[in-house]
Amino acid sequence: MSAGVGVDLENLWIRFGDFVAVRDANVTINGGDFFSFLGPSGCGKTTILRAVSGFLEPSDGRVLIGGSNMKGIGPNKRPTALIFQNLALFPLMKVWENITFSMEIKGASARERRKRADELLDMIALPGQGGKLPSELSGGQRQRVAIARALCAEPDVLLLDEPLSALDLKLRQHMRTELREIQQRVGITFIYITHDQGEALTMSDNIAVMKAGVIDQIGDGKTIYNDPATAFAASFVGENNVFRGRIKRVMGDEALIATNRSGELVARISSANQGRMKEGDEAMMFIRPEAFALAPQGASGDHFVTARVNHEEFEGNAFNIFMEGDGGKELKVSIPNLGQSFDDHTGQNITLEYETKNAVIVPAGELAAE
Ligand SMILES: Nc1ncnc2c1ncn2[C@@H]1O[C@H](COP(=O)(O)OP(=O)(O)OP(=O)(O)O)[C@@H](O)[C@H]1O
Repeated sequence: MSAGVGVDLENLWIRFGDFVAVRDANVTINGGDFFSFLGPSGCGKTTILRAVSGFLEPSDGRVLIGGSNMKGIGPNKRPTALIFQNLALFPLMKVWENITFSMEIKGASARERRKRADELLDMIALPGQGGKLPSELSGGQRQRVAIARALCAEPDVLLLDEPLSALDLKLRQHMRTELREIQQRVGITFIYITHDQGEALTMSDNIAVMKAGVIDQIGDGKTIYNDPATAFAASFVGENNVFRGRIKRVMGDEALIATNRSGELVARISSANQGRMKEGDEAMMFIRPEAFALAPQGASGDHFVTARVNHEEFEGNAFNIFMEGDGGKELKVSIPNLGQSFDDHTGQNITLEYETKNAVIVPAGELAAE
């Protein structure tokens, strides 16, 4: 049981004129969760956040925070705080003044504010830095100060709109750990918006994958990655290889799929689609690059794939093999580098093997853009 305040979206619709930005979203966010909305640019993530923060009234449906309907309640009256990508600290105010700005507005004394700032600076792992100006901090440190400033107002729910996207890659990766740690320390609900699946997977308790205004799948990172509900989720989250075809036979929770170019292959039907797929259905099978292993040349069967190698690359931790794939897309295979010798296969046919549990079948559907 978490003590945090939960957020529910119930049959939420948001329209701008004729354009539907959010279509019938139903989401339960548990109190104390780090919850991410993950989807490509323009899919409606920010629009959902604006509806939760109160800057936008839903066209239909409800936003509940802590079980209370937020209809008609303005942003200032909601127990939320919002952090943007461009966090805009006040440049001429010291760090501690920035952090406790919300207390100053309420008339708190400088002593109270200093004390609270020190607590929050400890929380964001910047002890003793309150006397600096924002310009004297690094980008990541400024980001943490912005988080402390938002937390100072003691929100029940912190809303974060791509807060790391202005940072360089190394810092962004470092800040993932920091953010997660801060969230666990304060124990409040974080709602995080991102188009970066690495961020969503590493930080979140649960993720909603969004496509064009629709919530495609909700689950924890492992479920979304290992057991996608749709072709979009399978192709948007992480690298994946697609095999198109038709279901030839359903065998319990597995199916035999007659693929367009790799023969008949067996895979697990994803959990969300169990009992829903039948013989003759158009389907897609997905296998991750890391789920393949090299097999003896010419081995055949319902879990072997043979194709011609276009090119190979050495990535340090893995050897990547790019092969002729399905529908004009290359098939990518990653073999971990464990110091073994590795022949160049360019121009040759090679055979790959996978375990059925690592291949997943979903109904044919739209793939995420590259
Ligand atoms: N005030 C508005 N009026 C008209 N259309 C809008 C308005 N706000 C957003 N939209 C449209 O709604 C869609 C969703 O926008 P939104 O900002 O929520 O996307 P997003 O997923 O957050 O994208 P990004 O990652 O690029 O920020 C977009 O097509 C956008 O053009």
